[in-house]
Amino acid sequence: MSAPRLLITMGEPAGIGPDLCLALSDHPLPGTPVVIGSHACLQRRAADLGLGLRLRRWSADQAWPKAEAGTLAVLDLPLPIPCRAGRLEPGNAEAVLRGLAQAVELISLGLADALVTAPMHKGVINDAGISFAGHTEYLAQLCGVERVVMMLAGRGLRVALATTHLPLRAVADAIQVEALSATLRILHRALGTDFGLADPRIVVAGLNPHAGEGGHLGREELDIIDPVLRSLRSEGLRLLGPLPADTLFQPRYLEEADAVLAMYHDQGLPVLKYHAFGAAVNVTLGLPIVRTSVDHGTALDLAGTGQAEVSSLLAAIQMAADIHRNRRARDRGAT
Ligand SMILES: NC(=O)c1ccc[n+]([C@@H]2O[C@H](COP(=O)([O-])OP(=O)(O)OC[C@H]3O[C@@H](n4cnc5c(N)ncnc54)[C@H](O)[C@@H]3O)[C@@H](O)[C@H]2O)c1
Ligand SMILES: N[C@H](C(=O)O)[C@H](O)COP(=O)(O)O
Repeated sequence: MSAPRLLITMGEPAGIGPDLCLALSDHPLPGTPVVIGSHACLQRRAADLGLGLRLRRWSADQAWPKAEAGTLAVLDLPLPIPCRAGRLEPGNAEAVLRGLAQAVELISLGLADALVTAPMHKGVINDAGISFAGHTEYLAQLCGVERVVMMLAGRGLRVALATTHLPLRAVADAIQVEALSATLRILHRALGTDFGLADPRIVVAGLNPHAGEGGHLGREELDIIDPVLRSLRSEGLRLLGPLPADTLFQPRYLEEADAVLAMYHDQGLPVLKYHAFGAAVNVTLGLPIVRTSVDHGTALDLAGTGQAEVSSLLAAIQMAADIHRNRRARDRGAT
């Protein structure tokens, strides 16, 4: 099977995204990457870091570049404001978002195979007057998909989320029968198609302390989560829960589980990041395109210092290649 054609978006220009993209030329990868981002920004960051690599411009009308030591292919996306490490510029927000649109277009046209995203800064995009919750929601919109699922995975643990970037105040209202059923179906299907798990087992967390304590600490488990799980079990999905979130992350449950579904961002992700920060990958399930990302943010404090770890980006690239391979194998089997 040919090596996947990987598009890497550079992410927030002031953050560590450029540093991480530049570091890729030092590592063996499962496919040749093309970085979508500002050539000038990458060149400047390479100078800041004292790196001597060659940045070769690439455009979509050319053949996919071949791997070459010390060289990085770049699809240039100029920025209106020159980028400086650590300094956010709302004036660059639109250009940064354009990189995502370009990546989706190239993959949809069959000119690239998978998207791996370096971190973006949600705050500066919103400061620019553009409503932006995160890549996950934005890519769903770009791909015309109503619902996707965010999952982070690392060191044998997979944690998916029933809600993503919502204020905590809005979380309980977002736990609804239809949305939760759709999320579990997407998760179940993706564990099969993207991760090759034939009959996955999913452990589902409750929303409230002690999974609601029989209705005395909240009714979402009794009124919504449990009925959804019972209904989906009758369709054959293997689901355990709702379990109290504070005690489900223990070997007794995890050894049997292929994934955990947490009800909200900071119920599941602190556990995953404590377990695997730097080695974990953020993957968007339910998109028509393959998209993975790093487990960390823009780390403005580390941009241009040479101290940013590239390990999560490497893991994200490997996972994107694996998912691409699994989807191709499934498509071949289906024909
Ligand atoms: N995939 C993404 O696009 C993504 C993911 C998470 C956060 N973010 C965004 O990033 C911004 C900053 O978020 P934050 O401060 O909460 O988290 P952060 O991950 O940027 O930083 C948290 C801590 O981890 C350190 N760190 C992060 N990445 C590192 C790396 N590769 N190597 C070594 N140390 C690293 C930082 O220095 C900091 O101490 C926010 O706007 C957030 O929304 C984006
Ligand atoms: N929720 C992610 C995390 O904490 O790692 C992060 O904000 C990135 O989300 P997007 O991939 O939707 O940008």
